[in-house]
Amino acid sequence: MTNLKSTNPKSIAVLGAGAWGSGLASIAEANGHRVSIWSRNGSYTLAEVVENADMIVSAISTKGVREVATQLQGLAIPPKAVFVTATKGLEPETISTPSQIWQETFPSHAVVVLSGPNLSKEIQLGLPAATVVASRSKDAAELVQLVFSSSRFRVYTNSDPLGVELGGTLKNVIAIASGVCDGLQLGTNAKAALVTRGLTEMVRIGNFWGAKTETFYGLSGLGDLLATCNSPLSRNYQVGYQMACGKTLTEILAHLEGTAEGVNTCQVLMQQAKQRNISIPITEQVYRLLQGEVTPRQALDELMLREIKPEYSY
Ligand SMILES: NC(=O)C1=CN([C@@H]2O[C@H](COP(=O)(O)OP(=O)(O)OC[C@H]3O[C@@H](n4cnc5c(N)ncnc54)[C@H](O)[C@@H]3O)[C@@H](O)[C@H]2O)C=CC1
Ligand SMILES: O=C(CO)COP(=O)(O)O
Repeated sequence: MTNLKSTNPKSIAVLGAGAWGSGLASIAEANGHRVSIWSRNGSYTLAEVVENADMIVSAISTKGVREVATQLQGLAIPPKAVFVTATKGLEPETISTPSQIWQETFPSHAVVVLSGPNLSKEIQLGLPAATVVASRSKDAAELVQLVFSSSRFRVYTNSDPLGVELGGTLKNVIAIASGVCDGLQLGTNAKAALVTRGLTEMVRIGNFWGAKTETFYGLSGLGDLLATCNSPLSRNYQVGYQMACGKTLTEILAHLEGTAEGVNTCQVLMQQAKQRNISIPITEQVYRLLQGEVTPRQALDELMLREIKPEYSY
């Protein structure tokens, strides 16, 4: 068996003390690494946390990524520090992914994307899970793999960071649709159709932006889609489920624990799809539902009564 603890203890700075930042910090700490956590309301400054860091792990919601990256730019970052991003979203103004923001801000540092079917509540309970770390730098991805791998957390490397990052981001919109599907009690056939066609939509968008098709069939695409589309622990799923039960988006978001990134991602995708003429029918209905333009039942009818067509038309 592999000795998972064979790497020397590293200094890990985790940015964001929400559900996923805390989860990642616990995994690294349990593997014997020195972990310090920064959050907006915490007692450490950013400068203190990143000083001497071998790895800077960001689990900040998309809306805060650029602001924090810009604050870090003015600080003394160890030249060999590797950035790891675990955020699953898109910046509305630039359509950048979080890893693109980190790479643009720190062009001489390696950036690694960490993404997979990782519902943080299950990980907190010590249940087994697997994830993917992807980077243009093989060495950096392998270092992150060593730091996080354990008997409860299996980490695979991958060389398509954009595909891995988009898998985790795009599935959030399909998870909202899946929550609607379950909230309306549409059954297992409907759910299977939705998730499968959702994956087709993810591949289409991903290919458009330059991600590899096969990446979407791995843990960070299909894997994360299965986890979030089937679990009430997913906040995105909860948004859809509760809308199908008659609540408004405002009511749901007011009580939601943590961030449902799919709400903003859906808007960004619709803008792009309109400008570039990409067909994303499920995302379009989720968008219209979130905007209050259709009811969950009307969204279902719109999808079922679309023009009939061949299964494959990427
Ligand atoms: N919770 C989960 O199961 C997983 C979450 N993710 C992703 O990780 C990211 C964070 O998710 P959670 O930890 O669940 O969310 P959360 O809402 O629990 O935590 C978000 C963190 O970001 C920080 N933040 C937000 N805006 C900020 C700003 N302007 N400046 C500085 N900090 C700011 C918050 O203070 C908080 O520490 C999301 O992109 C999510 O999609 C990924 C995998 C699993
Ligand atoms: O991405 C996640 C699990 O992999 C978490 O999903 P939610 O953000 O929908 O809770």
